[in-house]
Amino acid sequence: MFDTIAAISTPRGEGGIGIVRMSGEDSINILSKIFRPISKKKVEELKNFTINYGHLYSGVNLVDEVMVSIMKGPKTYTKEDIVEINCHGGYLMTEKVLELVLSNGARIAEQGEFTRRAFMNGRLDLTQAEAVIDLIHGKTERSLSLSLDQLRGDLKDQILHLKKLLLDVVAHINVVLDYPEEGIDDPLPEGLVGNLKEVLETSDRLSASYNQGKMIKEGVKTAIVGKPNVGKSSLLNSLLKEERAIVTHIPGTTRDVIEEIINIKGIPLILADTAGIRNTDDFIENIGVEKSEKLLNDADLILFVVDGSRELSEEDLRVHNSIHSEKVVGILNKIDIEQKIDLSKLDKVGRWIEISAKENIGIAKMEEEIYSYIVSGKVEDSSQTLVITNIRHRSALVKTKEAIENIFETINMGLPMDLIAVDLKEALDALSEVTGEISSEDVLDHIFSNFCVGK
Ligand SMILES: Nc1nc2c(c(=O)[nH]1)N(C=O)[C@@H](CNc1ccc(C(=O)N[C@@H](CCC(=O)O)C(=O)O)cc1)CN2
Ligand SMILES: Nc1nc2c(ncn2[C@@H]2O[C@H](COP(=O)(O)OP(=O)(O)OP(=O)(O)O)[C@@H](O)[C@H]2O)c(=O)[nH]1
Ligand SMILES: [K+]
Repeated sequence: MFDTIAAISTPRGEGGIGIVRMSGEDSINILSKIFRPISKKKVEELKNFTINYGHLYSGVNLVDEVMVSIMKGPKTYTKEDIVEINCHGGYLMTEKVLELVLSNGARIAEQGEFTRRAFMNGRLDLTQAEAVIDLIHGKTERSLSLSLDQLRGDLKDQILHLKKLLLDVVAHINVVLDYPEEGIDDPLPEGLVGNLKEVLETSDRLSASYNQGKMIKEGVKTAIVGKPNVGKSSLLNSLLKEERAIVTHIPGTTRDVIEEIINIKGIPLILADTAGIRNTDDFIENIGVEKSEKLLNDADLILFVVDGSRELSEEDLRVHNSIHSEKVVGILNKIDIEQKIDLSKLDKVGRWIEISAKENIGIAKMEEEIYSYIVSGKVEDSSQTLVITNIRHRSALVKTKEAIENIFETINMGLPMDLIAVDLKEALDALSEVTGEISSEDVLDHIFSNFCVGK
């Protein structure tokens, strides 16, 4: 049995309500020492799955007026007894309530420890636990939707299905090994070859879906570049206009700048340091060569804007020289007025998209083109097929795929069947890593350290 943990599960700050949550076999006992229900009932007598109004006391001192939810295991979030104290929100009040439960026997929970217990106690597999954290970090509708599918168990079910297919093959091999008269040299039955093919195809497709999943989850780092006055701000505005409802401003997590996010068909484009780019006369000179190089290196996508109504200039060429051809999309702006530019020297740009940011011409088509550029045409409809968003899952699925490829090599060379046993085990172990049936403390520590406190 684990000890009883407690944490503030709502965000720090002033809010209407704050929730202090406990999980563990001592939860209800701890509550009985600090809570007086208005019903005058003893805490031990409160019914399961009820919410109870009353007051918290520290000795004779009133601490707060609260509502307390009582949930007895095993049908709870952690499968343990859970008590949730709904107190008044606010830094100090929630801290005081937390201190009260800690001084009565609970221990402060580590990050993600509630969810870790849900995993340890078998209510969630590892992919579902990871989905919980992704839900909390999710910033677009589409990433939330992927996380919800994963929380529901879609990926877990798929992985368990693949394991089942491989276990059928293992069972056959074992029979062959136990009863050699079955013939080690006989080919694997058609049906089982089919099993292996399905595992190969699915692990291949799933691991390949990671690129798309990562984009949906983390967004595409985008830099809009071009010499002054070509229309970068106007371009940005026209993109923002199209998507006004889902424009979000979130503080950057790694640097303390505000990142601007536009959303193209569910994929967030994170505009890198846009203020720096848009508000300077010559961004390369003003933000410094080093910083601009870093920005351009870090970007997943560069939108290189030129003004079609003016002749190509040295400045255009300088910006052109600083960018990487493999991730640039050209935006030819101001097509509403007479065209003078000759694009032939800008040979790093494979594709030009013609727009007028001012007159709003070609914006929808540009979004389509940017979208198909970033997903490189390999996109699948993520509402129909499973998409993975976690690099841990991808590595394990690549391992699975490679092990099955080895098996097919063995089969094609006509080698004895018992030789595939090792690769089968490797594939099965890799799949078990995804669901967490095989896991190490280190891996778990790493995963749950990304959680917030109280989750
Ligand atoms: N107040 C509160 N709100 C919350 C949570 C919470 O823990 N507390 N959640 C926390 O993330 C989420 C809801 N997730 C939950 C998932 C499972 C169970 C649970 O009790 N599951 C039981 C079935 C209960 C029943 O059958 O009635 C089980 O799976 O056995 C509860 C919450 C979001 N909202
Ligand atoms: N005719 C026409 N004018 C445009 C178009 N897009 C932008 N402009 C004009 O071009 C000028 C510069 O536009 P901005 O969007 O500020 O250009 P910028 O590249 O952000 O400029 P800097 O911030 O100086 O780098 C403004 O007067 C815009 O109205 C367009 O599609 N057609
Ligand atoms: K500008």
